[in-house]
Amino acid sequence: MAVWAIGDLQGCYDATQRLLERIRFDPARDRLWFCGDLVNRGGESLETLRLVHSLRANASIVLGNHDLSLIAIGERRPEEQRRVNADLQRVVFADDARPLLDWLRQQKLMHVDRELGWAMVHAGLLPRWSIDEAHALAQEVEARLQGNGFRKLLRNMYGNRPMWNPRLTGFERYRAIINVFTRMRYCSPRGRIAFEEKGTPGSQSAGMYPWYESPERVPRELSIVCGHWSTLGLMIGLGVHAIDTGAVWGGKLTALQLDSEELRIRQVKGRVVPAAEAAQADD
Ligand SMILES: Nc1ncnc2c1ncn2[C@@H]1O[C@H](COP(=O)(O)OP(=O)(O)OP(=O)(O)OP(=O)(O)OC[C@H]2O[C@@H](n3cnc4c(N)ncnc43)[C@H](O)[C@@H]2O)[C@@H](O)[C@H]1O
Repeated sequence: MAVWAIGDLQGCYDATQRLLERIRFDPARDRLWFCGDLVNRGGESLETLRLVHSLRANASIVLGNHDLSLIAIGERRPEEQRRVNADLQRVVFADDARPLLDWLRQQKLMHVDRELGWAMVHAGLLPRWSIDEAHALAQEVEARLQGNGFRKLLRNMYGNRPMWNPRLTGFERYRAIINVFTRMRYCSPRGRIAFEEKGTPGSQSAGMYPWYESPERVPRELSIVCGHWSTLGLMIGLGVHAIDTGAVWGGKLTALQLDSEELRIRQVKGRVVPAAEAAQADD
């Protein structure tokens, strides 16, 4: 038996399959934790989503910003859906789109396994949130997303404001919680998120900290595994294991074994970025 956490797949189907081979994944024995952003940009989001869905009996998944966005797109009118990129259009116009997206919507914002000693989120936790507090806030959003009112939540989900405050109510509260769990990289000690800052630590503006380094952070009893921040790369420290190693950008796809005394990491090469796309990124 092994439990492996896997970083952001982002529609990189080939790399995902190679990584599962590399860790010798055995559905009779092993469990997988996916850190979110299963889809978008990789070109094979439909195949990737089908693969993870087929592994669902063995998998724990948290939602990333790209996953939430896909769920929201799935609820729009066809003429609006035709305006999204080709990778996501293939998902929303697939014959099995409805079961795939309904299943995706049932996934969590935070997964906690006290016995194993780990918690998983896509992006991060606010410095002052304890594991219990964060888990309760994640569950508030999950209940709404999984319930009848989910369409209204999806319509009201986008936006950078307000910053988190425990007195928030309604959609502002949901939005602030979603932004922490799925979009944060840097934040101020009081929890203001620098949404526009996506570079490596040191590149951020004054007063902003990587979320896991904030001087106001509370001690946490569980190790945390997360993804989302591809320019950070593999980062292990302060009780956090960040494992988005930029597979979709031509980096690597990473698996980290959670039930091992020693640090066990397996990586495969990520997507081969088409030359035209790479040239565009250099501009
Ligand atoms: N309130 C909300 N609620 C829910 N969903 C919401 C939301 N607001 C937005 N969304 C959704 O979130 C999605 C993404 O929005 P974006 O705003 O495009 O997301 P992002 O910050 O660029 O982050 P990403 O998650 O892609 O992270 P990564 O580190 O890989 O990439 C970060 C950056 O690094 C750069 N990068 C990294 N490596 C690179 C490389 N090798 N080459 C070129 N660029 C690279 C890229 O510029 C990239 O943009 C959209 O679908 C959007 O709809």
